[in-house]
Amino acid sequence: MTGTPGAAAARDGEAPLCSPPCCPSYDLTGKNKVVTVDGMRVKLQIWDTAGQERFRSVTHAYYRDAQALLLLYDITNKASFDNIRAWLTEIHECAQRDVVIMLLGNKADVSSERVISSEDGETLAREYGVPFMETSAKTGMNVELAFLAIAKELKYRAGRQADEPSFQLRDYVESQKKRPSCCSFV
Ligand SMILES: Nc1nc2c(ncn2[C@@H]2O[C@H](COP(=O)(O)OP(=O)(O)OP(=O)(O)O)[C@@H](O)[C@H]2O)c(=O)[nH]1
Repeated sequence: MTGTPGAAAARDGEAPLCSPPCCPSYDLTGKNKVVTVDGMRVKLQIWDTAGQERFRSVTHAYYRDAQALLLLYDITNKASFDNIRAWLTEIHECAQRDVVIMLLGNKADVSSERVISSEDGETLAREYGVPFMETSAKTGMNVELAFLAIAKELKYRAGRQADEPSFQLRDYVESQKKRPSCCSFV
């Protein structure tokens, strides 16, 4: 999934927040991922637009109720990066006002074909005030962290106590993320 929004999340035990729209011909496959945060299981229900992002009305049906959206582009594909701005604008207009958004630059393992620098990703993320990291679905770099960070944010929002220190998603991501280097990607 590149250049598209793709995750709805629900806390464990809750009904799914996002039901499939009435368009069975489109392949938007839902998967659950359970992440343990401070001993609590948080269930993320993940929907990938799987190439159907040209059907804007379909993807809209998925992200409008989502609690979190992972927005991916491909660091070897400029068009996917250029699409992100349009998606962020649309998401700000149509998604839940407090939706958690994370920008991910995927395929960080293929540095030889890179056309989008890490700095470009960081600059765009800063402009829109969203956390950013580069990932690799191939090596797994930062993939678990992306889900863990989302789960932490949602858990924090759900059970915030008055005396609890606030959770800063962007700071957490910045402190935990691995950065691609010339010699190691994992
Ligand atoms: N090297 C590398 N290849 C990747 C990575 N992620 C995906 N790919 C490859 O890129 C190709 C496209 O992957 P998809 O997940 O289908 O990409 P997509 O943009 O979601 O495509 P749609 O689902 O059709 O929208 C496949 O051949 C994947 O194996 C990655 O992090 N590194």
